Amino acid sequence: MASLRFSVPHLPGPRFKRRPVRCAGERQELFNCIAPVYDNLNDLLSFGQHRIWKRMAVSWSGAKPGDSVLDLCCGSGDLTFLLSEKVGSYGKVTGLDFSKELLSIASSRQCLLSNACNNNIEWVEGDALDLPFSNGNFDAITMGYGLRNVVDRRQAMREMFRVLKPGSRVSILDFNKSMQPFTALFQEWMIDNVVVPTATVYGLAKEYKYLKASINEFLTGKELEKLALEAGFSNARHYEIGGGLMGNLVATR
Ligand SMILES: C/C(=C\Cc1cc(O)c2ccccc2c1O)CCC[C@H](C)CCC[C@H](C)CCCC(C)C
Ligand SMILES: C[S@@+](CC[C@H](N)C(=O)[O-])C[C@H]1O[C@@H](n2cnc3c(N)ncnc32)[C@H](O)[C@@H]1O
Repeated sequence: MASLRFSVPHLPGPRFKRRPVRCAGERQELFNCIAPVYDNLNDLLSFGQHRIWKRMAVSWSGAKPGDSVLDLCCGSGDLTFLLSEKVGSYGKVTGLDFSKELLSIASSRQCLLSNACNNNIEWVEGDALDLPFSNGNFDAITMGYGLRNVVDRRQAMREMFRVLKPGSRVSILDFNKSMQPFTALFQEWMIDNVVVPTATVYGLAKEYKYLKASINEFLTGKELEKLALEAGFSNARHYEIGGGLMGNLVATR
């Protein structure tokens, strides 16, 4: 996949006093702000491993040729493009996000791709908490590093349940809030000593410090399984991957 060139992003005006990124508007701004460097920093900071984790998430979704599938919080489209290959030219993929900047990058990347099946993608600017789709619309849903970032996870899970066809699956990839002390310590050390210092070079320290806070406020695998069952899913399993640094929740409607 063609790599995106980027310059150090122009950052909006004077920084306000540091406070956690709490509301949807601030998160929207955060992702619009990191958009120019998002893909390249993910590759750099995970040594390319995030692409393996995303392939696993798409595989677990059960998406197959001819399906109509949704990539929620699609960002720059990594999982969207993987789904596009899975469902093929007779299938349809919808990538939804509320970041104009990341959707713009996703759309630009689509133009760079030579694979004809990528014409089966529709990009939608929307809110994961109020999906513009009818009930029972999709054969599979993926959500990569999105659930931790929405301001109402219960509502997001309810919306996924609503728009999914009965018997279909949602596959939700994110950081794992590990209960293993060493794993949690290593994850925190990497963010504090590698991720944030690297992001600081691009003037994005605050945005990547949010990453650590958001993981601390996230749910454990067991709590994610419970959240899915409470939303009405018939079963839910959380798999730890990447040595326990990441996790993938698979739930069936
Ligand atoms: C694709 C990845 C993260 C996406 C991502 C999610 C967010 O919620 C963010 C919030 C704010 C800023 C950026 C993001 C964001 O990029 C996962 C890989 C990229 C990570 C930035 C790097 C994580 C490093 C691991 C903790 C340690 C990796 C160890 C290595 C595999 C040996
Ligand atoms: C870390 S990025 C993940 C992007 C992509 N799925 C990936 O795996 O690289 C999180 C994405 O969630 C989006 N997002 C957060 N809250 C959202 C919401 N309520 N509605 C739509 N998109 C949202 C952000 O704009 C951002 O693109």
